[in-house]
Amino acid sequence: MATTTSSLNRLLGLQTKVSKSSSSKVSRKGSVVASSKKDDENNIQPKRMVMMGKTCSKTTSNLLVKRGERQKVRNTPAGKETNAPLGVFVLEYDASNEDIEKTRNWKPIIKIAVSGAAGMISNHLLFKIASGEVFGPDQPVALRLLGSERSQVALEGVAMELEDCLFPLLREVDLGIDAKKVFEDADWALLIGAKPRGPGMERGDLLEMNGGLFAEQGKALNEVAKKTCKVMVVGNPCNTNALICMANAPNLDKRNFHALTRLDENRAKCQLALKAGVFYETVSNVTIWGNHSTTQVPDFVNAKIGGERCTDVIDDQTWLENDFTPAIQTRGGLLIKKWGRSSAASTAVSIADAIKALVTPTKEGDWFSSAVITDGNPYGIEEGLVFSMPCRSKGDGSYEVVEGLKINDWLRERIKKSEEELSNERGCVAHLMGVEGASCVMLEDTLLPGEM
Ligand SMILES: NC(=O)c1ccc[n+]([C@@H]2O[C@H](COP(=O)([O-])OP(=O)(O)OC[C@H]3O[C@@H](n4cnc5c(N)ncnc54)[C@H](O)[C@@H]3O)[C@@H](O)[C@H]2O)c1
Repeated sequence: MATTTSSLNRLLGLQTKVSKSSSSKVSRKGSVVASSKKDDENNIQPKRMVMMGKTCSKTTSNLLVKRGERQKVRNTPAGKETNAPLGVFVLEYDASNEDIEKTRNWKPIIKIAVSGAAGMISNHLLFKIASGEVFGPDQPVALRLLGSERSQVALEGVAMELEDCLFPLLREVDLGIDAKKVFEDADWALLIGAKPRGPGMERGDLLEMNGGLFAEQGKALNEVAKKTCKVMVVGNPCNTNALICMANAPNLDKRNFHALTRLDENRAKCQLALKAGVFYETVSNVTIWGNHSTTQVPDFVNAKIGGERCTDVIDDQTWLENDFTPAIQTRGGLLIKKWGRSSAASTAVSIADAIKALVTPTKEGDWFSSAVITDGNPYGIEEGLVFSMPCRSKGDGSYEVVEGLKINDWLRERIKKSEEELSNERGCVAHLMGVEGASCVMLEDTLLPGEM
């Protein structure tokens, strides 16, 4: 997967895993890695850390890789000897004495693939993941970063920054522009990379352009990712992109796919808290229904504030319907107007929230929003769509759709509109899902929340 230029590899000290153990793996990537006693990456028990850009007084001489040195190392996967470029910033030291207590109870390492890794959202998200903020302080991670040809060099810069953070939990960073390599054995795939809508481009054009990308990535996931891989689609139009991806990855359970509507939920919680004059943590049970577009429905009917019905605490139906609702639907566009670029930090936070919602048990009585497959849903929403609904999780990465929310006429009418929009979008990309002869009708050119 090494797509970095060799000169930059040398500059970065890329490839650094050198071990005497014949079973150790050698990688040649922009990496902060740990070699393991066993070569089973899923059972990593770090014995030696490879640090970059850092002089370490704990160095044991037999493990030291000297600055700029080139050394013969064993390429175990292929069983070949190779001259790996060893980096000028690379030092190895024996961490077995000082780190063993810390790492003894770590979970097996997980592989997290991120597309659009050189983009603005990733620039926030990757550092959260590597720090342990997302998957927990006992969860070592390997990052697999997917870029485009254009972002390839920028990706190397991202790897440099990751290295410079010296995150103990970050065991490996791989860079690549080939999804089939980057997604190999992935436990999670965070699909952020997508092209923005250009001037004069119709929503249908955007669907077609990005849809092709997500069809390819779905095929790659199908071929090389773990069957249990959880897929979080962020790149817009994210609901339909997730559907395309899912259709092209039949080896993965449909319920492994999510499209991100957590940012919309967070925005709704904040506005309700501000209106009620309470701290946002007291706002719960907020659902975003439908598409991540301006047809989305932020549900104040079932929301709670301090355990009370939101509509009792905010006794202002006019505000809820005519101010709050459109404010959430169009908040992304307003942010672009003010700042000149789309939300990145808050999106990254919401991706972290969306993942945490799946890997930690949902608080009793609460739920979270995620756009998931509608098959078998209890609200009569058309099947075969990726539609944001209330979900809860036991914390094992899976979810169930929460039943029994009150759907009044106001909600029903709006949910229907979003459903129609998604159904139409599906018709427009049917050919990317292996379905011929579907019709493509765009009723209205709705904006994505991040567009003006
Ligand atoms: N669902 C949500 O809540 C939400 C919120 C905000 C943004 N978004 C969407 O997230 C996406 C990324 O936003 P951003 O601000 O990070 O954009 P960005 O333009 O900063 O980054 C996108 C990155 O993707 C890369 N890329 C483009 N095509 C690619 C490909 N084929 N393979 C791999 N990488 C590719 C680009 O080179 C770029 O580095 C956009 O589609 C945006 O609309 C979604």
